[in-house]
Amino acid sequence: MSDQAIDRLTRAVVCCDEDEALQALAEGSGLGRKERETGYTTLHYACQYGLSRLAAKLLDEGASLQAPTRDLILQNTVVQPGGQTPLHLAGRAGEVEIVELLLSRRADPSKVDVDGFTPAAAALQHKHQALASKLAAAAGQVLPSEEQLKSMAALGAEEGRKRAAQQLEVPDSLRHVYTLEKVWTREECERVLASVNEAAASGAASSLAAGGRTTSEGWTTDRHAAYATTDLPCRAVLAVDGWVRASLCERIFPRLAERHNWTPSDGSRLVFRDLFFVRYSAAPGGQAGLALHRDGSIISFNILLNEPADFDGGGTYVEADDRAYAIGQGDCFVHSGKLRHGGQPITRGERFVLVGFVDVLDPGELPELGQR
Ligand SMILES: O=C(O)CCC(=O)C(=O)O
Ligand SMILES: [Fe+2]
Repeated sequence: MSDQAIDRLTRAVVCCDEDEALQALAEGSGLGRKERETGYTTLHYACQYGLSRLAAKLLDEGASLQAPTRDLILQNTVVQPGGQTPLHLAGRAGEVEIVELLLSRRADPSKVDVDGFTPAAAALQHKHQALASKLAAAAGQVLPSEEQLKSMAALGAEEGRKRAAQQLEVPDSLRHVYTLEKVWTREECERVLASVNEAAASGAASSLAAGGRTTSEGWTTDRHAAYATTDLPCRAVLAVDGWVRASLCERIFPRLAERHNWTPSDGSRLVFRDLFFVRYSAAPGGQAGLALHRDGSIISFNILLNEPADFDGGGTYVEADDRAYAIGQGDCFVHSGKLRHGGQPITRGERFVLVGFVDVLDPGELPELGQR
């Protein structure tokens, strides 16, 4: 899940609400957001979903006809290869009206995705024969035969497996974990923790929990589907959200950038994929630890908010090192999200941490205003 605020147009488009999306556009919403993880623009969604009035309006406003998507990877499998243009998606979906619109606006019908599929081949693969012929004619190409299509698909699947496996590999520079000491002072930790508990008690989290499920003290328990933590998103803690983000950008990001040689060294290419507070409790029914998992982020970190004397056990367990790392209050433990790790169970007391998942944008892809 991304921590970025989602704008009105993007929300309407992903929900397939064409009228609301048109309204947002008419009221000057701009073109919406390009999803960092998938590369989808609002035009990709409009074309895939067959929202032709919206697609036309987005094109009038200057949406890119050739923006490529990224690989969609689910459970280690490429479920849709990257390099899909809006025309590919309309072809795959069999959206005749959209294909005609895109061609009339000069979309390139000979562009190929990462598996070498043109929009025509993509349409054929999804059994839209007539549309495939129309697209092939527009490109001045002949359609691939059934045989050719099969071998392209097999080759694509093979290459996709390699790319998916690569995604899980931990780059050498990210194999080692480390601790940044005293990122926050004791007073800062205490102020943050007090605000977090106040926000939890006032019900700030209930509207953000996927199923609306919270503990009796107001912490959410179902935000992370596979590895549920008892947590509270940072953005729900209005009293400190801005301060927390600004202080991390200022105190942590430059140090991460420098250590991993991510230029520029001020860390301006680093963004939060997610930022949330976690509460561990040794009390019956509380969450004492967190099972082994990966976070999906390039870098993850956690900052201990209370004192180590408040609990026994705890720390972040790192499978590759077969040990749990304990840190002091205000210290920041850093590891690659691709390394398998977990929250070592506590056996007494409570442990509060701020957890951050960090991504590195491609060079030139600076974060949009207010998106960090
Ligand atoms: O509790 C910890 O030290 C790790 C937490 C964690 O891995 C997570 O929330 O993803
Ligand atoms: Fe984690």
